[in-house]
Amino acid sequence: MKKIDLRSDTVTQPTMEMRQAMFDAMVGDDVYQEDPTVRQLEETAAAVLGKEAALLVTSGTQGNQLAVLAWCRPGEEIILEENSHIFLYEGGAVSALAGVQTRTVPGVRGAIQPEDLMKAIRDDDIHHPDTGLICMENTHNRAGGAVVPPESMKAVYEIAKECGIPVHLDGARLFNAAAASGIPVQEFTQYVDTVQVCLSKGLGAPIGSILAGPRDVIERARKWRKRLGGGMRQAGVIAAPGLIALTKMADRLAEDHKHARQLAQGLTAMGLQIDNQVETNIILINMVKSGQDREAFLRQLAEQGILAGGMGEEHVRFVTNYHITAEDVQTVLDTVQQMLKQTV
Ligand SMILES: Cc1ncc(COP(=O)(O)O)c(CN[C@H](C(=O)O)[C@H](C)O)c1O
Repeated sequence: MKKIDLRSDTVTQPTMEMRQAMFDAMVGDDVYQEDPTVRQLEETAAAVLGKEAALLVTSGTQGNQLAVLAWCRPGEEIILEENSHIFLYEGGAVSALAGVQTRTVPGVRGAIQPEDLMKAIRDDDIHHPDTGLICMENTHNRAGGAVVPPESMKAVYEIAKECGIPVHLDGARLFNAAAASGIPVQEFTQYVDTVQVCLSKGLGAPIGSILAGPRDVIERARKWRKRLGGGMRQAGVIAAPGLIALTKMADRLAEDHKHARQLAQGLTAMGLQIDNQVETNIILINMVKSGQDREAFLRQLAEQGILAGGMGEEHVRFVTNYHITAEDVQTVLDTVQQMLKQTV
């Protein structure tokens, strides 16, 4: 039975071109910044993202955490959207590593609202922590891969600049936002100071993310990465597939979005309740509103070789990726159809 893995866009295998690039990569000691392939990736990423400098990091989480460490001092407070990955899925690292506290604000399809942000920014009172950083997320995972429009990011950025507060973007799926909206990546990144993008999600690299921003901030992030044991030696072997991911895999993301839409349309036609607009590669099925038992649904899918995950209390999340084909979409729909017939 063929496995159809819809748990995430993190589950992909590197392409053959990536594997060959790993084999052929020119390498050096990246702690001395002498790995030519890492330097090429970092320079390319900085240019693509419209920032002065960029740093190869091991994961999206590491990229986000290095941003917090580079921007903030212990005792400061960071403002994030209440369902953000940094707040929910990074193990409390902002407190454990950077010694900062979090202040969450509600999001509308993942977007921070200006009036909520203004209320959350701390005033200059000796009793209060200072606001050290504002973090956005685009696309927004828990909002179902929602694209946060540039104008929404601009509104946040303008408030932050008026208050002299830096802005970080968790752009793990930023290239999905660009592909879905037809808006170039730099139209989004112009409204943040640092940005983390994952090479290892929809772009298909086996490992790695990029943190990009002002040169001095990236150098502080590089020092923090070393402190955390993230100084890599011949890392060209992972930078090489990352370069392919960055320069060749973004154009095909529309295919993942098409498959997600087709899957969502079919599931909706069967009476399942999908809570997000499915603009990109994520589908959130509300199992309570669909009258389905989530664990039984996931188990029955797994018995048929179809893997998916739960998200939050009520949702099943399907995430398309470059391995998922139109035939796979049809197989999933046929399988779910059969499952629903049996539960009637
Ligand atoms: C918006 C966002 N920002 C950061 C990260 C962290 O990236 P990694 O640390 O997994 O590389 C993720 C990973 N998301 C993973 C997934 O979606 O399967 C899980 C939830 O951690 C993310 O969705």
